[in-house]
Order: sequence, then structure tokens, then C-alpha cells
Amino acid sequence: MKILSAEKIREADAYTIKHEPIKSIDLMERAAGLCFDWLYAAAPKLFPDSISEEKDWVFYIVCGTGNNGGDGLVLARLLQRNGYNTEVAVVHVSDKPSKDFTASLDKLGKGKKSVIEIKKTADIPDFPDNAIIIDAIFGTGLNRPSEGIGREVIEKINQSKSTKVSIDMPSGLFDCDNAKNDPKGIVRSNHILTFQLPKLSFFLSENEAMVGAVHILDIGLHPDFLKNIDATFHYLTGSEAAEMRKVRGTYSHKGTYGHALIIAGAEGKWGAAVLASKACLRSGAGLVTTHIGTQGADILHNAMPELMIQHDKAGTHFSNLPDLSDYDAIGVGPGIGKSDDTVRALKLLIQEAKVPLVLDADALNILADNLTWMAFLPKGSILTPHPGEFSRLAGSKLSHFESIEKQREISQKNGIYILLKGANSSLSFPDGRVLINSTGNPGMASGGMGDTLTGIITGLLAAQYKPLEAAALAMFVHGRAGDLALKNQSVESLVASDLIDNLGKAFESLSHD
Ligand SMILES: NC(=O)C1=CN([C@@H]2O[C@H](COP(=O)(O)OP(=O)(O)OC[C@H]3O[C@@H](n4cnc5c(N)ncnc54)[C@H](OP(=O)(O)O)[C@@H]3O)[C@@H](O)[C@H]2O)[C@H](O)CC1
Ligand SMILES: [K+]
Repeated sequence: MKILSAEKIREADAYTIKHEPIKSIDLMERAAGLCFDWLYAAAPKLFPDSISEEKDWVFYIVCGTGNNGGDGLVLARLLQRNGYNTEVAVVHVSDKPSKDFTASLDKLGKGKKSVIEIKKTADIPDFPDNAIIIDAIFGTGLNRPSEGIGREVIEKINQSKSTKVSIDMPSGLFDCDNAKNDPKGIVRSNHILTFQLPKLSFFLSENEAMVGAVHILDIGLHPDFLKNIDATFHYLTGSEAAEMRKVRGTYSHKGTYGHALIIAGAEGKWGAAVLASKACLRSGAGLVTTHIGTQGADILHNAMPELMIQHDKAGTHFSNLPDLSDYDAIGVGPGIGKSDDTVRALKLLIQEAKVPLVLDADALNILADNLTWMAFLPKGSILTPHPGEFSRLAGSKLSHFESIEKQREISQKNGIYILLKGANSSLSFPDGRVLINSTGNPGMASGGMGDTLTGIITGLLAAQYKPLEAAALAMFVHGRAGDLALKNQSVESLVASDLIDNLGKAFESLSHD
């Protein structure tokens, strides 16, 4: 699913109005109608248990004077028509109200309920603590950080304990970069009813306090426009991940699915090799060999009889390169440490490898100490840093938005894929595009999760997936397996082995997406 800028969404809006064709006011009615449907279904769960009777529910709709405010007014009318209690406030953020806002206000006026006009501080009401506040002050038309009376109202809304439901966007939030935006001037939304496509800023960690659950409402923007418009950012949905999965031929054999090499583990960190190798075996590779210091070999054998083992010359860590000619995919890094001979062996691996590499953990830390090696990585290699590793690679600590920009830059410059891990992991391609992941949960913030991801990507690469598909499908399936594992665990108790146990179900679940 494409993620478009506010500007492009406005173009989609205009294209739809012209080519569907539909009057802009009718598109607003359609959008607000979907918001009503969502609220109607969700309201019983949104109000506190103490207010279980519908007659006691209050919807407090706070509107700006643009089309976002217009959506709010139409929604208010629909709520009133269905017998719900409403309070409607209009914040005079501009003295040039939009045409559709004015038309919607006129229609609302035909009901009898009066509207609270907010023009100055003294007009701002005390918002209740147990209502649903509908935030319709600003949407995609925000053109500068919130200021004046609009900002004052936003700050007052944020003081209320009521559930906040934002129409299209939390008011005050920009669609992409919010680095120069004061979080105090942005509604801290619990639910966002966003139209057609999500906005990039919903997925950035710096906006966590303002972005609650995101619900995408399909308002029927014109499919031709959505199909033909170029997009840098994409949100990876289940059906898109499912399309990447390959069907296995009846007459295929283990040779069809390639031979993967995992280079992982060192003294005290043999578990990293176990997790990466297990995940690799469970992700489609025909054969998996793990190259490991002799002292770790028994642990691996006992954990996985299916695995083949290649002994390193050093007993305790990765120090020499095996013959690479047997392998279709190579994953390196989990738990390998940074000994001098490990650094030398990694350099040799980067020089000698003829297949794309998957680099994780200490392999990335070594790369960060030797950034000139980046240009020598086999084209299509995949780097899987977490934010700490990425800031070492990037040379400075960056906001999430800045990290994604930097991630794109490094991918394009070096012809590699970078999978920046975290809530909403992002995968950058050599052509500048970025995929944002839609699976995963906070229980996955624990040791070993990255090792399993390395194994999954390497397994898919061995099984002849192209780097783009291997990285994207692995990112999705890894999160999905984490989500499935959570059904029998809690966010506190989830560990990487639970995720591996659910890989089978995660791959299978794709056929239902
Ligand atoms: N695109 C769609 O598919 C649909 C969108 N709908 C809804 O429309 C909004 C976008 O509406 P728009 O009128 O373009 O913009 P907004 O309502 O978000 O805001 C514009 C008004 O806000 C003023 N403004 C902007 N920034 C500030 C600020 N920092 N402080 C004060 N005032 C601000 C601006 O005033 P100017 O002074 O700049 O003129 C405007 O008055 C979209 O989000 C959807 O909710 C449709 O209804 C359905 C289809
Ligand atoms: K809004």
C-alpha cells in the first residue's frame, strides 16, 4: 500500500472529484459516513465501563474551519440524526473557511443544536473527561505548526482524559517530518481514522505519544490515480507479503532450495548461532551449514540434528573463512564479537563473496568501524541494524525520520538493502523506495529476535528469493510469527525461541491475507 504525502493526497482528492466524478461535498459526506460507521461499531468499547448506557454517551466534536472541520460537522450531523448526544465546537483557526466547511455548517444548522464558537482563549470550554472527543481541527491542510487559538484548543484537549479520535490525522501533526514541530501543539490521539492511505509520520517513533491505533478507511479515491502515482514509501500489507511467497513445485528437491551458510556465535554467545541457524532451517533453505568455533559445535548439534557444521580453526570464535563456493546465501554476524581475526575474516568474506550477504549485529559494528568496506559489499546485500547499530553506521544519532532518510541514502549509494529494525521496521531499497512493516509487537524487544531475522532472510535467499523479496517477506513473517507467539505469551515473557516455534504458522497465515 502506498504512503503518499499530504500534497499527493490532495491531488488524489482532486482527481477523484474530476474523474469519478463526484462533488467535493459528496466526497466529504462519504468520508464522514465511514467515520460514523467506525464510531458506531467501536463506541461501546471506547467509553469507560461506568458509562455503559448509550443515553449517557457524549461525542464532543471539535472542528477547524477547513475540510477537516467539515468532516467533523458532517459526522456531528450523522451522530445527531442517529440520536446520539453531541457537543459541537468550531475553532476559528482561519478567517477564510472552506466552501465545504460552510456548506456542512449550514446543513448542521438545520438541526436545532447550537455550535460553540471558539475565537479567543475565554471561549475555550472545559472538555469533559469521559466523553469521546472527535478531533477535526486540522488534517492534511496543516501548513505550519499549530499556533494561536488552534494550538490553545489542542493543548486543552490534551489535558482531558476523554478518548480522542482524530479524523484523518492528529491535529497539528505533519504528514512527514515533525522535527521542527512542538509535540505540545499536536493532539495526543488514541485512534486515528485516516482516509485511504496512512501517512508516514504515523510510523515514526518520535510521534508515539500522538499516534494511537491507526484505522485506514477506504473512501474510494480514484484507483487509476492511486495505481499510477509514484511513491517512495510503502506500507507492507499481508496481501502484498503473500504475493511474494513462492509456491513449491511437486518435483522440487533440497537442491532446489539452496544451501545457506550461517556464520554466528562465539564463546558465551553460542545461542545466537542456534537461533539464527534454527530460523534459517525453518525458512525454506534446502540445506543449512553453520560455521562455528569448535567449542560451540556440540551445542548446535544437540539443538538441531538437521544442521551441518563447519568448524572454525579457532575454538572460540569466527577467525577463518570456509570455502564459499558451496553456498547460495550467507548470513553473518550474530554473536561473533569483534576479535582482530574476526575483523580480518569478515573483510575477506566481503571481498570474496559472490552472493549477497546478510549482515547483522557484530558484523555491522565491525562495518561501522570500517565504513570504506561498504562500497565493496556484494550488490543486493542486506544489512539489518537496530537503531543503535544504525546510528553507528550513520555516524550520528538521528531522529527516526532522519534515520529513514539516511537509510535511503546509504542504500542508494551502495546498491544494498537496509532493514532498520524496530516498531514499524523500515526496509530501504537500492532504488530509493522504502517499505514500512505492519507486523510485530513490543514483546519482540528482547535478545535473540535479530538473530532469528538474520536466519529467516538467509533461508529465503538460499531458497532463491531475490534480495528484495527475501528481506521484505522475512521482515513481515518475522513480525507475524512474533504476533502469533504472543497469543500464548505476554509482551514480558515472549522470547525468540517462541517466535521460531511460530514460523510455520506465520508462513501459512499468508494464504489467508
Ligand atoms: N483528501 C481527501 O481524500 C479528503 C479530504 N477531506 C478532508 O479534508 C482535509 C483537508 O482539508 P483542507 O481544507 O485542505 O485542510 P485542513 O482542514 O486540514 O486545514 C486547513 C485550514 O487550516 C488552516 N491552517 C493550516 N495550518 C494552520 C496553523 N498552523 N494554524 C492555524 N491555521 C492553520 C488553514 O488556514 P490558512 O490560514 O492557511 O488559510 C485552513 O483554513 C483532510 O485532512 C480530510 O479530513 C475530505 O473531506 C474527504 C476527502
Ligand atoms: K484532525
